[in-house]
Amino acid sequence: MGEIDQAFVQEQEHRPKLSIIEAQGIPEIDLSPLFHHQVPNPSAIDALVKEIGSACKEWGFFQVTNHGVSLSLRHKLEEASRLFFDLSLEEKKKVARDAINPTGYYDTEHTKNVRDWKEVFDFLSKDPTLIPVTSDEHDDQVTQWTNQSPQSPPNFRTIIEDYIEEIEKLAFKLLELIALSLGVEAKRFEGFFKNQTSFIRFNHYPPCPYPHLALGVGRHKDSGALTVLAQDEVGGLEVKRKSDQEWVLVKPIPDAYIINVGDIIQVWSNDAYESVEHRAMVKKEKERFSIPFFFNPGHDAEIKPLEELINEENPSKYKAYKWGKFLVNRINSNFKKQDGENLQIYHYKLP
Ligand SMILES: O=C(O)CCC(=O)C(=O)O
Ligand SMILES: [Fe+2]
Repeated sequence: MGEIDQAFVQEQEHRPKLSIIEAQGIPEIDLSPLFHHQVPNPSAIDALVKEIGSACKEWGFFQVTNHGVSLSLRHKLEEASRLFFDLSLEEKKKVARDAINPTGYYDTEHTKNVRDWKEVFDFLSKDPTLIPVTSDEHDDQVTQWTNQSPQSPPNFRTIIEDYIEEIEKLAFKLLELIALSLGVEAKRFEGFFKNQTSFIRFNHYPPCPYPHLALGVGRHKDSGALTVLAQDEVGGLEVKRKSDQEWVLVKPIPDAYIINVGDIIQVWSNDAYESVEHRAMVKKEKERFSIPFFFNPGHDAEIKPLEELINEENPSKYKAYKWGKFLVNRINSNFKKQDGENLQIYHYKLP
């Protein structure tokens, strides 16, 4: 077995406990009122909005069932992901990411300067996606990111594109419910998603001989608006429970989606909702797959607390920032080991 490469070793305080607390408390929300009614049912929608609002406030995480995404399509996607990661490293590296275009395959991501025990394939929702060239706020140059197409499995690209179309519909619906729960118009956020920079990520966590030392993904918060995650039956995602700061496991529910509030919703809501820390454990015997969809606004979206939500008693807690600049800064820092901490929304906090 040999010794673990030190790059993967978490500091003592961040190592996972292998005795696990199951987060029974994470809300499970049935979205069928959105889909299974010939005539709209306002009281069922109101109840749903309330449920979503309290889940965002108390957990920052929830699971949804009856979400309207085709299960056969999801299963096709999961199967294609397994086939892709089964390819030889040489084959996968043919679609490797590089410093210029960060889409495609890579196996060297670091989270908080510790290497993650995983390999990844990233695919943009919009091809091409417009993005600033640098994170310098005085630099107006824009470039394009494009997707890479693996040769195998056949139709991988088409399957991903079909899936993205569906998952995006779900993401927009969730965003409407979240807007309503904050007391603003359902479509309040829609405009920000013109030229969206969303992407889907395929995560593969191989079995790890050192599950007590390493993590599949180290603790982090998602920096976009909303994440819609499909996890398999193995489980390993842990969330830092707001009530007591304990790490709790998110129970796999077959075919459900795990939704979490990202940093942008935290800022839009002026901290009413919080982007919560999470991480993924690995296992000695089992590999695990997960597929998050990171729902992100356009690069030129200016992110700041919604004006409707701020007033004298509740003043704005953040200064505005440009999403594209934030994203580019993060992408550059995730690509290799950094000297210091990467950019976080609290850097924009007002005193
Ligand atoms: O694999 C998981 O369950 C979580 C992955 C995650 O948090 C991420 O990719 O941002
Ligand atoms: Fe995450």
